[in-house]
Amino acid sequence: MLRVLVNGADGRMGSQVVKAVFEDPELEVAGGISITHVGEDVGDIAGVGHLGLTIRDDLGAALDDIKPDVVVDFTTPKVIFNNAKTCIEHGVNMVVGTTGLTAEQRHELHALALEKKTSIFIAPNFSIGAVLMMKLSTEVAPYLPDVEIIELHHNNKLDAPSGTAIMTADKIDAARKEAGVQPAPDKTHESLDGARGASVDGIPIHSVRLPGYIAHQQVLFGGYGELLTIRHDSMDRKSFMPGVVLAVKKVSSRPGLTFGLENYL
Ligand SMILES: NC(=O)C1=CN([C@@H]2O[C@H](COP(=O)(O)OP(=O)(O)OC[C@H]3O[C@@H](n4cnc5c(N)ncnc54)[C@H](OP(=O)(O)O)[C@@H]3O)[C@@H](O)[C@H]2O)C=CC1
Ligand SMILES: O=C(O)C1=N[C@H](C(=O)O)C[C@H](O)C1
Repeated sequence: MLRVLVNGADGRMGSQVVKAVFEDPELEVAGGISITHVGEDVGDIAGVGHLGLTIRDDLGAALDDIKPDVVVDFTTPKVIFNNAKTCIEHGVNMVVGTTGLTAEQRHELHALALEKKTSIFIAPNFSIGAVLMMKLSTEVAPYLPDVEIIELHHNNKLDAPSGTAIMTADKIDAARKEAGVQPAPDKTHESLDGARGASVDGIPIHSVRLPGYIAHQQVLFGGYGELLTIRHDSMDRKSFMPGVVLAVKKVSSRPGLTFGLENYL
């Protein structure tokens, strides 16, 4: 039985993770952390019934007391780097869904995890459909190198562009470079800053934030007289849970930091 501590246990994703861990026969909810529901029951907050586990707000102290096998973190871009360092310093394996870590921060965490003989797994997107969307995009890019990304999310999302959009752009850029192809130069002059979106590896990313959306992305490829669009939609946060559960079970298998769910599929 793997004992799992959920950081962000009362959040949109964290409460789903508590449920998914509770329902898996090989996993056990060991505790939960949040800011606003301290002292309340983790199971009551996640809607799985009373578990007799109190929500706490201090990750380091909770690790010392609970000694979980794995921490799953769905918190905020502001706190994730420190959370990850705290888990690694405590020698606890970690699965991270929280977005916002830079490549430099990931390198630092990888080195620290190797030094402390722990494992950390990070995925900007845990849904199988999103992983396939990225894989298909890298297959198309060598043939249609002109590409833009539109990501559409609920209006409570704190970061833009999304972690998924950044990862997609990075992968497309690598695929274009490997194939030795380049997009056509962008000749547009912006009369208003931001009109062409943000640029990641030279790929424009347009971020939409509206109530009604959950998590969606379109990758638009343009050619001469043709267009190819790859679209993925998460209509329910349950779509991320099989990936999270898989990562919890596999995280200890690779020392250091592993980035991207494709590494486990
Ligand atoms: N990888 C993936 O597949 C996915 C990743 N995400 C990412 O997961 C993250 C969380 O998203 P979502 O669940 O929608 O966000 P929510 O705002 O619903 O949840 C955030 C959680 O973090 C907690 N929190 C807030 N501030 C702090 C802090 N200073 N220290 C510790 N915990 C804190 C909140 O506690 P409280 O409520 O008490 O303030 C809450 O439990 C985002 O980065 C998002 O991009 C989202 C979906 C899928
Ligand atoms: O905040 C979200 O909701 C999501 N965040 C992740 C991201 O930034 O890519 C994954 C998914 O898009 C949902």
